[in-house]
Amino acid sequence: MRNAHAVATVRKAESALMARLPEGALMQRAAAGLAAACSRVLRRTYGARVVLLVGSGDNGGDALYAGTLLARRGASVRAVLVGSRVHEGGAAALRSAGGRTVAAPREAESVGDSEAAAEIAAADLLVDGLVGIGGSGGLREPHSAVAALAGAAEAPTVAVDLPSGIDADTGTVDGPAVRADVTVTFGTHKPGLFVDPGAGHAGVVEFVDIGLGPELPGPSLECLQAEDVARLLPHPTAESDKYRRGVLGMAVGSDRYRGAAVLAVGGAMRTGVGMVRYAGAEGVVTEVLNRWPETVASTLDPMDPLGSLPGRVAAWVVGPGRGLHPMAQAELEAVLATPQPVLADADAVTVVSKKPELVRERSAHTLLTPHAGELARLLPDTERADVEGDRLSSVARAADEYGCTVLLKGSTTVVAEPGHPAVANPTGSPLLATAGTGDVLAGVIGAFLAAGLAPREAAAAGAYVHGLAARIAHDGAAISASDLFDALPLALAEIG
Ligand SMILES: NC(=O)C1=CN([C@@H]2O[C@H](COP(=O)(O)OP(=O)(O)OC[C@H]3O[C@@H](n4cnc5c(N)ncnc54)[C@H](O)[C@@H]3O)[C@@H](O)[C@H]2O)[C@@H](O)CC1
Ligand SMILES: [K+]
Repeated sequence: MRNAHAVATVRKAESALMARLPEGALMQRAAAGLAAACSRVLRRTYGARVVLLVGSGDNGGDALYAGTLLARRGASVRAVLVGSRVHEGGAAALRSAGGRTVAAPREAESVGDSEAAAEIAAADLLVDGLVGIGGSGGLREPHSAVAALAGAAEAPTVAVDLPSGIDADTGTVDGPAVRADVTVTFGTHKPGLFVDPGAGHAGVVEFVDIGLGPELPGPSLECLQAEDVARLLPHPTAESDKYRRGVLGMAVGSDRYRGAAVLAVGGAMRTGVGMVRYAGAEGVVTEVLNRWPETVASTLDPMDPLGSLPGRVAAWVVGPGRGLHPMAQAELEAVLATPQPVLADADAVTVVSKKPELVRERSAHTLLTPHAGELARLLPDTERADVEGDRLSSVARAADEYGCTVLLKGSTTVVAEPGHPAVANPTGSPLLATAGTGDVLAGVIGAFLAAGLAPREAAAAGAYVHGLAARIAHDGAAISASDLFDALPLALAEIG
């Protein structure tokens, strides 16, 4: 598990720890870890040209002390000083180790022709110490111009604590920001490193332990790793039968959207569900049985559709491709009236946004799985762009407002549940931004719910497995939703 804490929490823990340690000890620990990571990226430190981008705070101080260590190992180190002040101790240490400092012009328009620009262009490695957790808002000038030069340079970039220009708490990026190949983060991860667009700027995230652990409370965000998912996955035993592995009720797809039913049922089947009890219109039942003959399918009686919904299920998946007509709404209400956990996706989310009490007043578990547009509909005065800009706060707000578990799909899938840390999924990929992949995800998570996983864990594990399956299915060419079927068992096997 990778844990992340909000900046205010990090600050508090750091001051508690600093009070017990000699002055500067934490910065030295951070700099040692940072220098080691830089050496790994460089492979050969001796003779390498390392350019530090140094802002006026302690983030720049970390870069300067790490640069000092690299200079002592034979690197040629230049520090580009950006801003009105510099960490004096760090600058002095660098100079005494043979490094040089170069002031960046104060005016953004002069940055391009400056000595600093020439150094950045000729570097073998850039170290981004412009701003860390002390940053607020988008990068100001001339930091922004320097970040743009770094982006245009060929050298790999190692970011100090977090890439400058991303919001540490939310991952929001407002204007130009550094794109790092490696981010070396200290003490704990910062939430913005796990959530897009920030996560997309961080590259490979390396953690340096500076001894903060004992001072930290529980995390505000978790990022599951393969071993965490392995612990969550249901493992069939000798005593397992189809009932113990879980029976999933599925009210998905319609005459108009038959594929949604085939995809969602397939997602559940290939995740190892014990049994799917499917209910739908006659034409869809035929399609589902053609593709997945192991489904126990029943045709809804047009005279009494609610009466013909299957009973004896451990969990429900409702909504994908089901439509918004009054019968689909009545069906959703009937399913939500059962005591089983319910995953409401797609059209079912739209119905819930019009009738929030359906979920708010429910005592059994509900999991909503909106994309950004659907989440915007769930929240008052919220546009899709607001959700995309701050995925973490948006999903947490929806979970609180509806008193249920919410999984926000998209560039970083995030799961929120009241009273628990949010979970960010690390396996997401643009490969999944195609029609029908959400239907498969509903089936995958439904299989986990039916096997008895709690909604937060089922959602997080489902997102992880689904993302991994997309990566496995991708062999250089584009993939479509049905390519996930064969990749799901491979992803499950890889996780173990
Ligand atoms: N506090 C601690 O115990 C430790 C802190 N460490 C480092 O210290 C960093 C935090 O240092 P600081 O609190 O000095 O803050 P930072 O160095 O992150 O940033 C503060 C400086 O950036 C400027 N700034 C803020 N927003 C800006 C923007 N949008 N555009 C341009 N300039 C902006 C401020 O005017 C200020 O000069 C951490 O990220 C980490 O790298 C590490 O050395 C480990 C120990
Ligand atoms: K930084």
